[in-house]
Amino acid sequence: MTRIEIRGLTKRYGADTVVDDVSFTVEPGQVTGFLGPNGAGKSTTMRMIIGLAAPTRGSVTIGGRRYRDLPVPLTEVGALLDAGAVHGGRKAYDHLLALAAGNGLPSRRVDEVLARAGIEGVAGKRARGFSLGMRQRLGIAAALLGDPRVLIFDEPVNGLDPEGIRWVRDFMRSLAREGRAVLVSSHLMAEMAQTADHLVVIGRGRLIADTGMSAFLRANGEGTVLVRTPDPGSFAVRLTAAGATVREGPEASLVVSGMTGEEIGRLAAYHGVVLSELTPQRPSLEDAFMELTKDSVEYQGASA
Ligand SMILES: Nc1ncnc2c1ncn2[C@@H]1O[C@H](COP(=O)(O)OP(=O)(O)OP(=O)(O)O)[C@@H](O)[C@H]1O
Repeated sequence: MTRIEIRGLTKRYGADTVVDDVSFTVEPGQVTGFLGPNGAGKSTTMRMIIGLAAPTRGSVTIGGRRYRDLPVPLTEVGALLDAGAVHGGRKAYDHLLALAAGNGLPSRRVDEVLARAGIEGVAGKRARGFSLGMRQRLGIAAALLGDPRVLIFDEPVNGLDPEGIRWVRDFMRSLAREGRAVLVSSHLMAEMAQTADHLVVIGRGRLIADTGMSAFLRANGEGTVLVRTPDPGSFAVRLTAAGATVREGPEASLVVSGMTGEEIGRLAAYHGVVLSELTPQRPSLEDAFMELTKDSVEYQGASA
C-alpha cells in the first residue's frame, strides 16, 4: 500500500518560513483533507510532494521513495495543482496523448481516462473553449493517466458549480475506495466535512491538527439544544438544577448546553412540562475551523 510520508518538511523563501517543520502521513484507501486559510502553505507543501519545489529541510516520500527517485512518476503519483495550466490550443485527446507518450504509457490509457472523467464527448475539442468544470475534468484525467496509487488535488472544487462540486467530491471518494491515497486541499471546512476521512490542518505553515474526521466532528460538534416551552423561566430553573447551562435564545427560547436533547426531554416529562420545540444545534464547522485557525490567518479584519 502506497502512502505519502512527510517528515519535518520546511520551506523558506528568503526570510519567510512558509512551511514550518510539518509532519503527517497520507494513508491509502482514504481521502485526506488538507485544510488551512489562504496563504497557510498548502500549495507549497503539495508542490514539494511532487518535486516542483525543493524543501529547505525535511523529506517527502511516496511509497518510501523521494519523487525524484521514482522511475516513472506519473505511474506512482498524479496531481492536479492548477487546472488552468492546460495548453488551450490543443485538443483534449492530443493533450493527453502527448502526456502519455512522454511517459511511455500506452495510448489506450487516454481513452480510459477520458471515459473515467466523463469527457469522451469533448475529446476532439480544444481546451480553450472548455468551461472551468471541463478543464478540471481534463486535469483529473491527466492525473489518472499512469493509474497512480497516490493522487493530489489542490483546491479542486474552486469556482465549480454545485453539480461540478458534487462530481469532484464523489470522484475523490471513488478513488479512495479503490485503495488509493488521496490528498485534497481546501480552505473550506464544510467542503472537507463532506469529502474527507482524515483531516490535516495547517496555519502559517505549521501543523495545527492531524485527526480523523469523525473525531474532529465529535470534538467540535458538541452543540447546544434549542428548547421552547410556554414557561421558559421556570423550566430554565429546573434545567440549571439538573446541571445544564442555560441562556436565552431568540423569541423566548432557551439555548441549553451540557445536556442532550433526550435528557432535556426526560426532565420535561418528569416535571410535566410541555415542550413545543427541542432542536439539537450543531455549531457550524466553519466556526470550528475559524476557532482552530484564528491565530494563524495571515490578515485579520479589524473586527476579527
Ligand atoms: N515562490 C514563492 N516565493 C515567495 N513566496 C512564496 C512563493 N510561493 C508561495 N509563497 C508564499 O508562501 C505562503 C504560502 O503560500 P501557499 O500558496 O503555499 O499557501 P496556500 O495555503 O496554498 O494558500 P492559497 O490557498 O492562498 O494558495 C504565502 O505567503 C505565499 O505568498
